[in-house]
Amino acid sequence: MSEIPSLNQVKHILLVLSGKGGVGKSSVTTQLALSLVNDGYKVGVLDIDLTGPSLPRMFGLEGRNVHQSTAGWIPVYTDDTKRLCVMSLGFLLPDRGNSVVWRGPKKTAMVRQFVKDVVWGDLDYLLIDTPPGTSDEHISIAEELKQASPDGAVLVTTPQDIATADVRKELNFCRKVGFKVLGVVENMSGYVCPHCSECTNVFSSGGGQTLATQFDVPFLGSVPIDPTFVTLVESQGSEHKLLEKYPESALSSIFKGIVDKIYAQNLPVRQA
Ligand SMILES: Nc1ncnc2c1ncn2[C@@H]1O[C@H](COP(=O)(O)OP(=O)(O)OP(=O)(O)O)[C@@H](O)[C@H]1O
Ligand code: SF4
Repeated sequence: MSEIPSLNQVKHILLVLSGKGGVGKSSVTTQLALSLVNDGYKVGVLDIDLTGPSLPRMFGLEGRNVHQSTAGWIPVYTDDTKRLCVMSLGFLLPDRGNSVVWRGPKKTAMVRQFVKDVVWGDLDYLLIDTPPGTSDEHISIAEELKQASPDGAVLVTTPQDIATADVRKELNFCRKVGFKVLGVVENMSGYVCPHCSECTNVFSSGGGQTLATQFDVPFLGSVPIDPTFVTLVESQGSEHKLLEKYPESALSSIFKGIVDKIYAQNLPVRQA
């Protein structure tokens, strides 16, 4: 149970982590959120990747404003059905293309405020897209996140990282800070042809599964590169069609398999 009142009605908190940038952490966070909503859950997404807040763009919400109420910040809802809402530093930056170069304590203080001061209301799942890395600064951020009593972390990696020490570093980071590893997602594991939807394994496959077995953590799935997903994100315009169109995407059935593996863990609801 969290001691943070704004999170009292949030049943599950899942962190999304990666050892380094560019592996597709935000894209995985986005698709986990869409899959959970498609399964009928109410979902919030918190973007604390302060060096490159990309979730407003992913969800087609760039340019939207966050409102402050007496209880805290009101997240941005993707549509009137209020099944999916997002909070990101990207909504607060004056120049939305900018990333933030704050270091150390200022960043940690911002994360603390984000964790405590967003009015999430009643949510089935809150996904937190975290800054990539495993440095001392990330350890301080992890300490802030622990105040939220998360269920655990989904680790995003790529076949190249599996071949190197990066993902082991990430797994050790979770052990060190005390995050339960809910599983590993291997992103960019192959390529979906935009013409015939055939999936080709560009890299040697099966590394994620081997690694998960070796570290005794669940393997959640391999996600190929799908150029049509990027087109879908980029063509949303201001109509925010991602939620509606995502079920037609080739990646949606893969993410359905990933969330099913998370449900199968029967995570206890945070508040009794
Ligand atoms: N499976 C995929 N298929 C197609 N495109 C992908 C896939 N995964 C990621 N991408 C694309 O790669 C780019 C980088 O992905 P993303 O922003 O999710 O990475 P990230 O790990 O969150 O990076 P950072 O932490 O540095 O912000 C994005 O344009 C995204 O759309
Ligand atoms: S996967 Fe099929 S359609 Fe795509 S490039 Fe290869 S042969 Fe052509």
